[in-house]
Amino acid sequence: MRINVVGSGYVGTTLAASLADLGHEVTAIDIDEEIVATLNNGSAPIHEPGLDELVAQHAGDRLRATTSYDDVSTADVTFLAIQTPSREDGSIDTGALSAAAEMTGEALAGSTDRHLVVIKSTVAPPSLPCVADALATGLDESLVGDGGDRVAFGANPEFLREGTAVSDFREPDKLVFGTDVEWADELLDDVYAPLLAEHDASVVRTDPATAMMIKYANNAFLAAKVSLINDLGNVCKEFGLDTYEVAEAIGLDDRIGERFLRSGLGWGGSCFPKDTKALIAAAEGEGYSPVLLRAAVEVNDHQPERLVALLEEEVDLEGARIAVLGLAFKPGTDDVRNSRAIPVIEALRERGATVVAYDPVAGENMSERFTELEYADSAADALAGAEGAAVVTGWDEFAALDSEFDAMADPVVVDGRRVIERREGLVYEGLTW
Ligand SMILES: NC(=O)C1=CN([C@@H]2O[C@H](COP(=O)(O)OP(=O)(O)OC[C@H]3O[C@@H](n4cnc5c(N)ncnc54)[C@H](O)[C@@H]3O)[C@@H](O)[C@H]2O)C=CC1
Ligand SMILES: O=C(O)[C@H]1O[C@H](OP(=O)(O)OP(=O)(O)OC[C@H]2O[C@@H](n3ccc(=O)[nH]c3=O)[C@H](O)[C@@H]2O)[C@H](O)[C@@H](O)[C@@H]1O
Repeated sequence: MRINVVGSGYVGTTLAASLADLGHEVTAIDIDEEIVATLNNGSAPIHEPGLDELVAQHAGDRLRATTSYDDVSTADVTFLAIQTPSREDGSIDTGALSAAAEMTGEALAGSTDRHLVVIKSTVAPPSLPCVADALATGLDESLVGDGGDRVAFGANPEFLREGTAVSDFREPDKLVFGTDVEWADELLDDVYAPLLAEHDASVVRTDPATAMMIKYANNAFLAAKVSLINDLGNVCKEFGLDTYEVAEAIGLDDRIGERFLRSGLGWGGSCFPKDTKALIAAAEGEGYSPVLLRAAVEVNDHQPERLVALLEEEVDLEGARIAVLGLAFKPGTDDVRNSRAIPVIEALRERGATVVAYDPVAGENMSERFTELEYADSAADALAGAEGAAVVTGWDEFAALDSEFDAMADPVVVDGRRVIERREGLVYEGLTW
């Protein structure tokens, strides 16, 4: 099958390379010439385990990259995997996605063949019609009624996680097909047939708006689950109890489940913060304020401040040298978008502390955000001479730290991710334990 993937970022590159790996002929389209050149040279434009190998295997063969939309109509399906960033008020900006939809429409305008355009990006249900309208504008014909006979508009949201994107794509729990016409649904069956032949996943068939609501509800549920364990964790801390012991026990109840119960500094990244705020903004646009979701965001926003307050109980932060261990939004990635490290660093600096930061891979990305921080080359270097340390990302290498703490001026550690072992001589505080 011939498939276009428009947008070659985290989602688009994973999708394009994985579809090529499933045996499809894939054209990756991006407006960024450097990204296109990187793909055609056989490398992935982003850091994601296993992705370089897939791109290297298929580039120049079943995977081709281009900046041009000229050949869009030679494929059966076009996926749009374009960024949908937050606006100031939390709602999503669909400008870039709509522009791509319109360009896709223009490229399909001269053709008489059937074609399915599928949204992979995360788009709030009330914003979907404006993306469909942009496609129709490019096409210069209606998508509804008889128009749906030639070009159909669908949604197929993505559930992969950064750091495990390639295996998540290949082994999904579910696939969600949001279409309005049967032939579009059948085309999605053809796209995923090779994957489903190897991996048993549920296929949910619905309309495009419900498909997108499933995506938002999925992320909102997971984000709220983490916020609930953090809220309970703050209660446990006040009671002098260990939240991890409590979480392990409640996770044994099938109805709760053991995953996403790691309490601490809360969630960051490009999606949970963006998607929870977008869902709230979209719901408020319709006149309903989702109380629980707002609370989930509020709990998440408070965790960094709680960590700094714990540190402040042990260290006078004014003029103190404080090590921040971990800058990525989670281990396994160099992505610092909405990392909890950002509010932690800001709060420390507001109190007059001098921050020395270390991350195994994300230091360079964070240096674009905080240009004037001191970045250490190792955790040991960050700790040497520090009067306190905050553990922000749960990298495995931090668990192995031991004698490095002896080089601190004052051995005070506040752990936001439960990675450091308590040890003799260390003043240790866990955020929720
Ligand atoms: N990053 C993630 O883990 C996940 C992201 N999503 C959603 O997927 C969507 C894409 O996210 P990312 O891949 O992270 O974004 P990204 O920012 O990494 O990639 C977007 C790409 O689209 C390209 N682009 C922009 N306008 C274009 C146009 N007119 N024509 C062709 N290319 C164009 C950009 O140059 C960029 O390479 C977002 O809606 C996001 O919420 C969904 C699941 C997981
Ligand atoms: O829509 C998206 O982009 C993606 O968002 C998340 O994936 P991701 O943000 O890559 O990473 P997660 O592993 O979900 O972690 C998100 C944040 O929650 C935090 N977290 C996670 C789990 C936990 O128990 N505790 C906790 O604090 C992590 O540290 C991290 O900051 C979802 O898990 C994916 O299903 C979804 O496709």
